[in-house]
Amino acid sequence: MPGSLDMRKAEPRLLCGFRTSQAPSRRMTRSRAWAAGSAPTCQPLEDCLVLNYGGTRTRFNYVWLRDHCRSPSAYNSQTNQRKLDTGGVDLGIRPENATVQEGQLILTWPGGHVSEFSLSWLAENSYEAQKKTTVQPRILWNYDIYKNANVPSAKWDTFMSSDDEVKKFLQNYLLYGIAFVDDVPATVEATETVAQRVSIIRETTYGRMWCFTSDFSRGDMAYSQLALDRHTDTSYFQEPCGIQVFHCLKHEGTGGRTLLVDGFYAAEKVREESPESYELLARVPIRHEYIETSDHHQNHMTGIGPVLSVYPWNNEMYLIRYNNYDRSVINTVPHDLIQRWYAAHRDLTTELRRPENELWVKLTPGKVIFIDNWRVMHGRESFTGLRQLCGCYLTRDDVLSSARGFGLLA
Ligand SMILES: C[N+](C)(C)CCCC[C@H](N)C(=O)O
Ligand SMILES: O=C(O)CCC(=O)C(=O)O
Ligand SMILES: [Fe+2]
Repeated sequence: MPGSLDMRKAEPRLLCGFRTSQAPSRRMTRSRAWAAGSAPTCQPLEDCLVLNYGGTRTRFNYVWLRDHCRSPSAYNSQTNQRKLDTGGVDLGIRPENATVQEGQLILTWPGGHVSEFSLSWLAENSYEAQKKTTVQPRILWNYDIYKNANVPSAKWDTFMSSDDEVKKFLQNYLLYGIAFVDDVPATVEATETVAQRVSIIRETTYGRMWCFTSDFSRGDMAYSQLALDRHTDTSYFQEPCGIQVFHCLKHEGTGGRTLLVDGFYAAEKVREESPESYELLARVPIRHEYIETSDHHQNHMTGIGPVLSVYPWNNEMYLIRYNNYDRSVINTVPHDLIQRWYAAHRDLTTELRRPENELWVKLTPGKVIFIDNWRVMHGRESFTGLRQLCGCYLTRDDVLSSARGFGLLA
């Protein structure tokens, strides 16, 4: 690919919307400045209300406005929950009166109920504003980008005692999809403690905290000495585990390095170079499956979804399912798409396998890695000798909730 050199030199890549929301272009700044002088106005039309505010003209649906009324009878601001019965709103509702006063839109509905909205709240919460905003800003990386960023690891002592250290750790985790804590005692208990500092542990069929070695105690190739190509875990869950935590407690032998690849960086390349492939990966649902039939474990899991999950309003990726071991029979793709789907899958595989996109690390006792399993793929080199890995999965919702608690965009 002619771009491979460019890619090594590439600036950190941000998903769409980030730049727009964080750093408005000069033109936008000027038009905002101009608009700041002009008074905001509203025009009630037949099927919507048009608001001119901050240099932008935005349409608001009347049912939406009634549904989002923040008056005490419609909304409980103590619990941040809606009280209004949306099922009782007339779908043909229109306000009898609409005015803008002192930064507020004031609507009087038939029957006399009054709704007041601050104009800035409306501007922020409009579809048009969301379209330009990134839900989770990220820095997409290949080897050089990640190395040049010099992202620091957290240290066990400070991590356990300082909330600020956890905040920095989470910020790095959100931006890069991987983050490390060093100097952790090489025990399952300490690994559990460090994981719980971040979030709630997600118990699965593998246990709460798991500790595994190459003993084939489970019907899965992870429990062997074989190399594992890059993949996401639990792709066969309807909701794959959000975070994977690994801590290598012991390795007396050779090999066994961990491979990390930013799946969104690779998918972004596919989007740039082959939009049709990207579209297929984002639209065509496939199945992953885990079937285990042993004396001790009986499991049959299936998870259905596209390789890439993308928010439809801003085209931001949020989940990649890529596990060629656990990919199930494909019978969800019509004949006229299947050849093109394989070509699209190949385009993604090609990007994922570029050596310049690979980050190899040797996990050693003390070094705990957190991996965003919705974004960053992991794999491992084959190994010899006794190798003991412990870890757990974390619930994504709780990690993101902790991050938001620190004021981070997640
Ligand atoms: C991490 N731990 C060893 C507990 C489980 C491994 C699960 C491996 C499975 N093939 C998957 O990719 O989901
Ligand atoms: O052994 C390893 O380093 C990782 C194996 C693996 O992919 C997993 O446990 O999910
Ligand atoms: Fe894995």
